[in-house]
Amino acid sequence: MRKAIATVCLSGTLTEKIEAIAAAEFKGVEIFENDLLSFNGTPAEVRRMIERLGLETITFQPFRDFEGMPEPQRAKVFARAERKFDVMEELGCDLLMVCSNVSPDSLGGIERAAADFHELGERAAKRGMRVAFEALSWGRHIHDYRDSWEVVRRANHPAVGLVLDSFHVLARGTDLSAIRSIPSDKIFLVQMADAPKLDMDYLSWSRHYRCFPGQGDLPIDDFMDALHATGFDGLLSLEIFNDRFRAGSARSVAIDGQRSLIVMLDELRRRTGAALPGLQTLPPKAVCSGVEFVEFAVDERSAVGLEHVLKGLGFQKAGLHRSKAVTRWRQGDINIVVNADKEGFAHSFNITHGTAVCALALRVDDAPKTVDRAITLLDQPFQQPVGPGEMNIPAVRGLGGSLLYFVDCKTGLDRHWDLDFEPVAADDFTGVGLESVDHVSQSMHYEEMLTWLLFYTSLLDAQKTPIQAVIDPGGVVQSQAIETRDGKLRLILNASQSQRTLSSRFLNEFFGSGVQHIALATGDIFSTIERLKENGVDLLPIPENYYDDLEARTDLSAEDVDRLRSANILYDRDGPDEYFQAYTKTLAGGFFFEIVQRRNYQGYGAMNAPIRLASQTRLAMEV
Ligand SMILES: O=C(O)c1ccc(O)c(O)c1
Ligand SMILES: [Mg+2]
Repeated sequence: MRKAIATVCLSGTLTEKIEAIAAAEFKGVEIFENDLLSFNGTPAEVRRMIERLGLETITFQPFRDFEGMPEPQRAKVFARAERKFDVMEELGCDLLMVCSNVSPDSLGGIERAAADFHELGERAAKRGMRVAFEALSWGRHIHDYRDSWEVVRRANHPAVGLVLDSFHVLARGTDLSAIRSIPSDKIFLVQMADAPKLDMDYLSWSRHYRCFPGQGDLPIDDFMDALHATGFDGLLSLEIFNDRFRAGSARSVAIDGQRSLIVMLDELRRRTGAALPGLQTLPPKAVCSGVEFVEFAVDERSAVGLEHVLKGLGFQKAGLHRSKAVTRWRQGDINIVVNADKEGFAHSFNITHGTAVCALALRVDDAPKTVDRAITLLDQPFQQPVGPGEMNIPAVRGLGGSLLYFVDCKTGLDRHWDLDFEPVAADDFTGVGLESVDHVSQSMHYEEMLTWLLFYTSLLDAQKTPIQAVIDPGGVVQSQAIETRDGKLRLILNASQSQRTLSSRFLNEFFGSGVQHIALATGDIFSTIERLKENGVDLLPIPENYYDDLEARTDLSAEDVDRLRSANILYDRDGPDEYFQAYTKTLAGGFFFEIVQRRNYQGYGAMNAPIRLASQTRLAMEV
């Protein structure tokens, strides 16, 4: 299959779009008419630019409101088509994409439409061109691919073929079995788009919310299986209308598109055993069993402050790096690395962001294979010099230029603590009962959210959960969890369109996207909070009203609610499953820790989030 992308997917000028498409290793480009109309140059100049970058224009589109027109419009429509063939000749493109008629003037009837297409085919063929017909899901008479196929079949012309657009097919929930019997040589173009499940009219849904395969909820795999059954091996093109993509970086959105196709086709190969020539073979998705460490970039002065916080949270200094100003802090299964070295990645990160999480390390089944997969997915590998005898932990660039390291037992990378760190004699301090990293929450620009969703879910064997809209005093925050089936890795992506939410203010203070909070799990939150108080840790105060309401809406006893109130613990319940959460006050730069206890509960306390955000906002105002 030849991979292509439509110019409409990307932000920028036509030149910027085409350069981004070439940089993301596509072979073909769909020229959207509007992008040509707004280009200040001739179609021949566009052709030269496309050819210079090693690309090919696979189609010019859309040609609208064609089939079923009564006279005199019918004659005008054919004259208009001839004008478009002129443009295509100059553009070096031989396929005109026609989408189904939405005009109230158009007449129905498969036979009438087929006759129109036969005539268009004749005209196209005379000029060495072809036409392809797409059923828009909101087409006036034709909105079902089975009807557009019937039109193409009856047109019975070698220059007339079908477009299958996964959005229009899947959005309407049309039965897919009829795809299987379409002759593959009559499918001139396949357009791929996913979309989140939304209850709205097809047109608005399609024009604003489409996304790359894997970023949404449509059954893309079923569509691909049906397509595969036809033996199709032609043009596979991404066609995404999405407000966030239009506002995002053309370069990174184009790479996301390529990444989504690589994963989609690899999964097709895995399901069907198909030999798909020219397709990169991906190592399997990484099986992740948790967070190995969280690394903070600090300077000498802020190291003192952070280490004070860590001590308060019950962490113990467990190791000193053999060659760098780096310390390991430990409690239960949690490792925090404090990097105050004056050289290297963490130092540069600290100069830009101040005290901040500069890296996460994940425990995976096979670290070298994980990086191989990442590289095939066009993620950015990262290398920096290592000292003699020290381990080279493989890594890729993650959110906001941070690093994502991979550690495994299989290749012995789990020995990095012993090899890279000098142990520090343990004192008799026993911690506060924190056991593991429950989740890591990252704040980002709204436009980047789908990028990082795809980054994590394409690399790791992890699933997204339905997006939640959380009310912040300054606006709405969209919150998306990505988690492994066993819950050992839980990542939260947060973003908001308002500048005044806590999440957006973090981006400003932090100078970019990054880890805003880390939730640490305890088996007994009351005892943990007790000990945190003894250590003088400041917790986020929760308003009295919250506890009054809790007493009113749950069957918790007054004593239970009192215990929660006096410890500033938020509570949620899902059937018999319970969740407890408390927060530290926000540290410099907007970062904070959360303490959680789960009793089989699988969510994140979404209904408590507005309470927490309001308290954090109130405290921020007082400062
Ligand atoms: O939204 C539209 O009008 C439109 C245009 C061309 C397409 O290929 C499509 O799927 C939708
Ligand atoms: Mg389309």
